[in-house]
Amino acid sequence: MTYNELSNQIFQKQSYLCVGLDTDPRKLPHHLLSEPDPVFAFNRAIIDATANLAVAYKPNIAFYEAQGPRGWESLQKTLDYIPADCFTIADAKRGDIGNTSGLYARAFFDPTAAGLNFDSITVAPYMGHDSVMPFLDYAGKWVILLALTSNPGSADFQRLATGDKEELFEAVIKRAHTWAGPDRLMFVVGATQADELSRIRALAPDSFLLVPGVGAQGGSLADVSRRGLTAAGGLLVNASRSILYASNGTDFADRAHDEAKALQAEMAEYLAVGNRQ
Ligand SMILES: O=c1ccn([C@@H]2O[C@H](COP(=O)(O)O)[C@@H](O)[C@H]2O)c(=O)[nH]1
Repeated sequence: MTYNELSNQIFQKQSYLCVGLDTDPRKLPHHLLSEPDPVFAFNRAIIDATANLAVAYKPNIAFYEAQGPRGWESLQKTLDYIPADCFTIADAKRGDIGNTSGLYARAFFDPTAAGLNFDSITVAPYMGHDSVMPFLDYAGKWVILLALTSNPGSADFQRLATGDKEELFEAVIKRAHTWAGPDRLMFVVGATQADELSRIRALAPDSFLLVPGVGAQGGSLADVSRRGLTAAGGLLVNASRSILYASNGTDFADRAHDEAKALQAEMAEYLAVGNRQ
C-alpha cells in the first residue's frame, strides 16, 4: 500500500485505528476452543467486527511464534483474511547484520520464497543502516523503525543525550531520513510519550507514526491526535488488549466492535478539526 493509498483510507474510513492482533490462546473465549484453529477463529471474528473501523492490523509476531508451527499457520491464515484495503504490520522488531536481516525481510515480505506478504515490519534501529536496508530492498514494503517506545524502559537508551539538546531517539529519526523517505519509512512513538510528539513532528513532519499505547497502557488518544495528526493523517494508533479482550464471552466480537467504534468515532472528530500543534 502506498503513502497516498493509506492516507485515502484514513479519510474514507474516518479512522487511523490499527487493531493489534496480540492473540493469546490462554485468553480465548471458551466456546472457541473446540474450533480446529481457535486463534484464527478468534482473529477472523475480530477482523469481521472491526474491518470497517480500522485502517490497519498489527499481529504481534511473538504471540504466534510462541505457538510453534501451529502459530505460524494461524498467522498466515489471519494475514490472508485481512481485507486488501487494510495496511498490515508485522510487529516483529527485527534487525541484525545485513545477510540475516535479508532473511528476516524474506520471511515477512516474500511469499514467492515461502515468506509472508506483510506491507510492513517493525525494525529495531540499534544495529544501524546495514541492518535496516535489506528490508527497504523490497519495493513497495515499509519499515517501521522504533524511535521512542511506550514502555518505561524506553528512557534507558532512547533518551540518552547524543548532542546539544538531542536525544538518541531524535538521532535515530534524523539518520533514518537518509535511508528512505516518508513513503517507505514510519516511526514507532508510544502514546505514553505524547509530550514528545511535537518535537518528533518537527523532525518528521510528513512521516506516518505508528502509535501503540492507548487502551491498556493508558495513553491519551486526544493528546496523540492533537500533536501528531498531519494533513495526510500521518498516524496509525494501535490498540490491542482493550479491543481483543473487551469480553471473554460469546459476545467478544460485539464488544470488540464497540471498543473499536468508540476509538474510531473519537478519531473522526479529530480528523474533522484537523488540528495540530
Ligand atoms: O513502543 C511500543 C512498541 C510496540 N508495542 C506493541 O503494541 C502493542 C500494544 O498492545 P496493547 O495491548 O494495546 O497495550 C503490543 O503488541 C506491543 O508489543 C508497544 O506497546 N509499544
